[in-house]
Amino acid sequence: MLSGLTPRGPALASAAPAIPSLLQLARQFTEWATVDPKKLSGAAPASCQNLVAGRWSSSRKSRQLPDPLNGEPFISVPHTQVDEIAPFVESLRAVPKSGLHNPLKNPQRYLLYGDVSFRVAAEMRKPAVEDFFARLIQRVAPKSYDQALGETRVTRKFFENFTGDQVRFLARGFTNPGDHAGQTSSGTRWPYGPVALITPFNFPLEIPALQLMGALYMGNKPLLHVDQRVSIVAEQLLRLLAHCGMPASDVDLLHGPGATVGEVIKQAEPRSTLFTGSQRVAERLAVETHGKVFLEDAGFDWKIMGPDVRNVDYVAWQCDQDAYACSGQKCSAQSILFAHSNWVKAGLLNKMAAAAAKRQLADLTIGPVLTWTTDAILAHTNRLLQIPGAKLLFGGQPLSGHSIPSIYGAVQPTAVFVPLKEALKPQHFGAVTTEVFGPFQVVTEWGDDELPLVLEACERMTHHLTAAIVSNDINFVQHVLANTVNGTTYAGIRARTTGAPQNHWFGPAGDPRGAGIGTPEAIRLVWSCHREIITDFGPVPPASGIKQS
Ligand SMILES: N[C@@H](CCC=O)C(=O)O
Repeated sequence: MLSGLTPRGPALASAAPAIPSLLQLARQFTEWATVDPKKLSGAAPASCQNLVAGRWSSSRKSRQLPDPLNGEPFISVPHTQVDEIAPFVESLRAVPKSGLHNPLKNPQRYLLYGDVSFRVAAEMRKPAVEDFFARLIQRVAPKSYDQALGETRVTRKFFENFTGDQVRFLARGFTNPGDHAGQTSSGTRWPYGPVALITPFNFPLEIPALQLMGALYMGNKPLLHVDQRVSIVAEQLLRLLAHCGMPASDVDLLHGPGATVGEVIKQAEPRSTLFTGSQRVAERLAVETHGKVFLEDAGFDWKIMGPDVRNVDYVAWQCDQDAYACSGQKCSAQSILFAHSNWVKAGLLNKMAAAAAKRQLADLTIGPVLTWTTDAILAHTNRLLQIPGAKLLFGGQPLSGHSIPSIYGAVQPTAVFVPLKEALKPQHFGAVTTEVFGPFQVVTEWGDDELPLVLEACERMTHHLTAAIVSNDINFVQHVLANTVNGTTYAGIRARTTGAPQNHWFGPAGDPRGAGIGTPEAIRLVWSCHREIITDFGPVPPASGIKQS
């Protein structure tokens, strides 16, 4: 839709050379794009398309998505129905288990993807392209410009990491000498072939991009399904990838209801499925795929503050970021804070309240909650406030003066204090450790002899994604690290729960289905399996040397 520079016509030939306007320049930088995020609105709606077997197509029905800021229909997305899935099923079923490439087949495709990544990274370095993605993210998953830009930059750096030979190095294997002459064993990284990738609404660019590329780098053909509220962003990424040399038939994109992609998975039987999203869907998929899944689901993420207090302003700022940036809609968001009483005495909670009070809808430092309604968040708040000794620290009110549709939530950044011993009681523990995917956290306090209770709480939690141990006391930090399991854990006075960049493995621990995202190790774990090839070419021993056993 966005065009390049208009060539000068003959009538202008003798006039002074035309200087392209900034707008024209910005447009030529995004010639692959089919949407302009600056104009996207009810008055200038956009529409999405599926991609299957290299062709963009629409579906019979489409769904009009409401603008999360005012409810006006602003994106039309294919509402793909089960009777339209045959091309997606055929496309996946046509992929051999040995993948589109592997260390012995089409190795030039590792280099192709090193090159594609180089070009995408170069494109994303252009200010207009960076701004394009940041604004498009903001339109569909409202977050501050800084947060959306951060997501875009993490994605660009990921592409930078896998340029040149780095994709082929992902498939690096090893060899061991054999038992006799002519025998060697080698470990190789093998693709799964046809795979599925399902990603959520909260990081519309980062999660699809990092997982999709991991799948492609290792030689798989992925079917990509992104939460339809934000899938327009992934579609624009695919258009950019095709512009940068990715064969369009290397990936299929299916917009529409989750039930439709579920049916594709049932019929096409991808060899592996990566799911990032809710715990409920994750468990269902695990059953439906007979366990052929990698999961990044719930994150009831904790932060434990040690007895050594320092840098209170910085730590309060980090708490505010961890709990409320992106309106708390990060799987890494701080869900519970265990503050040693020394921090409470030092005024940490007041500073957190002051930071939260600065958040405003105008710059989207607080904004719509896409999976919890206002009523549901306030009902949960009230449930916790029934616990003896519980109190509202701040928030607990709906946002006012906005036009966010009522299907979404809109509440102030909220913190509820619950006494530690009450939180641990069986009748409260489930409610206290329920992950609210919104601007909400539980705060509790512990004293010098209560660390075992804090660790007991961590032990009883069921999902172990991110964690932070805020202390520079090495013995304290080591004790907490030694007795907990979270997959991405930050330790030290600057510890945080959110904001993992592309160079930190991000994913849960303590579950054999746990996925990782970002690093070479994460890509190898999720998108390839080990294949041992033992070559044994002889010479064969003389007949006298062969003994039956
Ligand atoms: N990098 C983001 C999470 C991405 C989710 O998979 C964070 O650390 O908050």
